[in-house]
Order: sequence, then C-alpha cells, then structure tokens
Amino acid sequence: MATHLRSAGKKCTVIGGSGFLGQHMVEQLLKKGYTVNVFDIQKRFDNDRVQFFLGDLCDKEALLPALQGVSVAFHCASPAPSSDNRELFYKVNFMGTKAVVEACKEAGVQKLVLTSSASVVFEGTDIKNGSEDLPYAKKPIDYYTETKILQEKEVLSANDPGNNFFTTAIRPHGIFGPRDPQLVPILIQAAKSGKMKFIIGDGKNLVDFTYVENVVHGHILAAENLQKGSALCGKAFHITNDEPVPFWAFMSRILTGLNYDPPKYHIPYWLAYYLALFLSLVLWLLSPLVTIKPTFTPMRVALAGTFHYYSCERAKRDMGYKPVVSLDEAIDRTLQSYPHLRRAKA
Ligand SMILES: NC(=O)C1=CN([C@@H]2O[C@H](COP(=O)(O)OP(=O)(O)OC[C@H]3O[C@@H](n4cnc5c(N)ncnc54)[C@H](OP(=O)(O)O)[C@@H]3O)[C@@H](O)[C@H]2O)C=CC1
Ligand SMILES: CC(C)CCC[C@@H](C)[C@H]1CC[C@H]2C3=C(CC[C@]12C)[C@@]1(C)CCC(=O)[C@@H](C)[C@@H]1CC3
Repeated sequence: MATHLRSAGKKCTVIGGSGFLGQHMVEQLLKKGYTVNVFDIQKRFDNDRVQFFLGDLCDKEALLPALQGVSVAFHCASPAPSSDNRELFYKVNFMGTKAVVEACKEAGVQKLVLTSSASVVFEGTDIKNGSEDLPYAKKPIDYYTETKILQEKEVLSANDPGNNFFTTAIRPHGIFGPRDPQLVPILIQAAKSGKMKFIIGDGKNLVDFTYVENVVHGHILAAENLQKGSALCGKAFHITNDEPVPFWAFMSRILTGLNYDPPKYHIPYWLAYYLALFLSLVLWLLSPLVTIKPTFTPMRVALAGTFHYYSCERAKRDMGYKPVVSLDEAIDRTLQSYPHLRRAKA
C-alpha cells in the first residue's frame, strides 16, 4: 500500500508535453523519478519511458485516460502566441482549461499546476520588480494574453481543499533555451533580413529572460510544495532568472554569439511605436487583398522598449525557489544548441 501511494505521488501528466517547455518538463521529471504521461495534440519526440496520449485538451473525454492514477497534472499547453488566432486562444486557453480542471477533478488528480505568464499584468508600460499583487492587465497586450488571464483565474479559483484538489499557477517570463522555436529563431530571421539595425529607446530597459530549466525547476517545486494548508494553494508565482538584463544587451549577446552584428543605431521609443502602429494600419487596410504578418509590431516595440521585470521573492519564500542555471551559463548553453542558426564567418 505504502509503495503504491509513493509511486502514485510520483505519477504525473504533462499537458502540452510535446512543446518547448513541455519537453524540458518531461526530461527533468523523468530524471527526478516521476512516471510521466504526456497529453498533447501532437507527438514530437519518442521516449520509451513516456506514455503518450494524443488529443485536444478541449475534449474532457480525451483527457480522462491520460489522468488516471495521476497525482499531479502540469498544464503547459497553449496555441503559440504567433498564431494570432483570437477564437483559437479563447477556445483552448479558456474553454479548454475549464475542461482540464473538470477532467482533473473527475479523474481524482490532487494537484494542478498551470503555466501562466508574467505578461498577465503587463499593459505595455514599465513594470520594475513587479510583484504578484499587481492587478491583472485591464488592457492586455494581445488576445493571447487576454486568454492567459482568463485561464489563470479559472485555475486559481478551482482550488478546493475541501475536496482535496489544489491548484497553483507559475508565471514565467521570456522563456529561452535549447529547442525554443520562438525567441532565437525569430531574432536570427530578423537579423538575416536586415531588420536588426536599431535599438528602440536608450537601450537601458531591463527585462527578465528565464532559462527553461529554471522554469521547469519552479514547476516541480510548486507541485512538491502544493498541499493542504500551503501558501501555494490558489496563488500565482513569478519564476524568473532573478537577473534582469537590458533587453538590447541580451539581444546583442545572442546576435553576436551567432556571428550577427548587434544593432547600433538608436530610434526613439515613441517614433518606433507610431511607425509600427502606422504599418499595422496599412496592413489592415490591405488585408482584403493580401495577408502579411509583420515582424515589426506595436506589441514587439512595447516588449523591446519598456522595462518589464518581476520579483520572484514569493516563490523563494513559499517554495524555496532559486534559479539553478545562471543567465551567463544559460546563454552559452542556448547559443551552443543552435549550430544551424550560426552564420559562417566571412
Ligand atoms: N515561451 C515563453 O516565452 C512563455 C510561455 N509561457 C507559457 O508556457 C506554456 C508553454 O509554452 P511553450 O512551450 O513555449 O509553447 P509550445 O507551443 O512550444 O508548446 C505548447 C504545446 O501545447 C500543444 N497544444 C496546443 N493546443 C493544444 C490543444 N488544444 N490540445 C493539446 N495540446 C495543445 C502545442 O501543440 P501545437 O504546437 O501543435 O500547437 C504544443 O505542443 C504555454 O502555456 C505558454 O503560454 C508563458 C510565458 C512565456
Ligand atoms: C521577453 C518577452 C516577454 C518574451 C520574448 C518573446 C520574443 C519572441 C519577442 C519579444 C520581443 C520581440 C522582438 C523581436 C523579435 C521577437 C521578440 C524578441 C524583434 C527583435 C523582431 C525584429 C524587430 O522588428 C524588432 C523591433 C523586434 C523587437 C522585439
């Protein structure tokens, strides 16, 4: 009996386990001795130690088999922000998360750890060392973030100690690392097409970039500390590298590390913002004729030109969080993992 309980305590399901963060979650959970199920809409890797369940998380019936006998569910599935599909974000992040909560309760899962985002409080203006007490953004920066807010509220309000069901949310910021399909590849694509010439603003704005293994560490600590009476129940926690850096210094380090020139000309923030806004308007007017997805958008200008870094004191205090990989080491490991994006030296 005792052995059965111990192994059930170490059985988990990673919803979104085929994604960038999800795959790193699976790797670390296996290393820590967990038995791991993956539920995802796609299978992107093979591992004999992992049981895969393919399906859409909006379908509660499809989720149930993946949650049988499991004590912890990690929910880190979401449509990619770049899909820019309002209906899909709403369907998966909001309605789908309701289905996840219902399925967890029905299957008798005790703990649900959601991957939320620190951006749920960001409105495009400076946030310096923001705590979890900041209010949700009234004007979120995009539809994706709008539905991350709905999703987080849904999960946190489902915390129900009376029925032995505990929930918490991790709010990472700027996740990067090996196999990330977004940050480094988008940046290098922009550099290849000559779009990385300008620093928006004075280049001093600090931002959090968080190495994927630190994000994973935060999730696992959350699961292990989430229990009756703990401070984690129904609460959200920032997980960062705890080393905010100037946005443009970080970008320049990635660019030079892959043999691309760093941006060197400055453009005032307001000018960049209004140019991006103007470009969006032009593309919107042209949209009945042609669909173009711009690299240069008002949202990206806001992300690149404002301060947005967060305090992770609450995670340190309540779950003993401390980053396990420093930013320097994280950048080196990340650069080494993208040999195919490295420019050959002339
Ligand atoms: N990357 C970042 O910088 C940050 C990410 N986050 C959050 O972290 C989480 C993980 O992000 P990340 O790993 O980058 O994202 P990925 O897109 O790499 O992974 C998400 C996974 O979920 C899958 N998925 C999407 N929709 C469904 C569905 N309806 N049913 C089942 N599976 C589905 C995706 O499949 P498919 O690829 O086919 O869509 C993908 O495999 C997300 O919740 C994201 O919002 C928060 C802050 C920052
Ligand atoms: C820290 C963030 C919350 C998470 C990072 C997400 C990144 C994928 C994007 C955030 C800012 C983006 C950005 C660009 C690329 C993608 C990001 C790094 C550009 C460098 C793309 C080229 C441009 O036109 C610049 C103005 C963009 C600056 C912002």
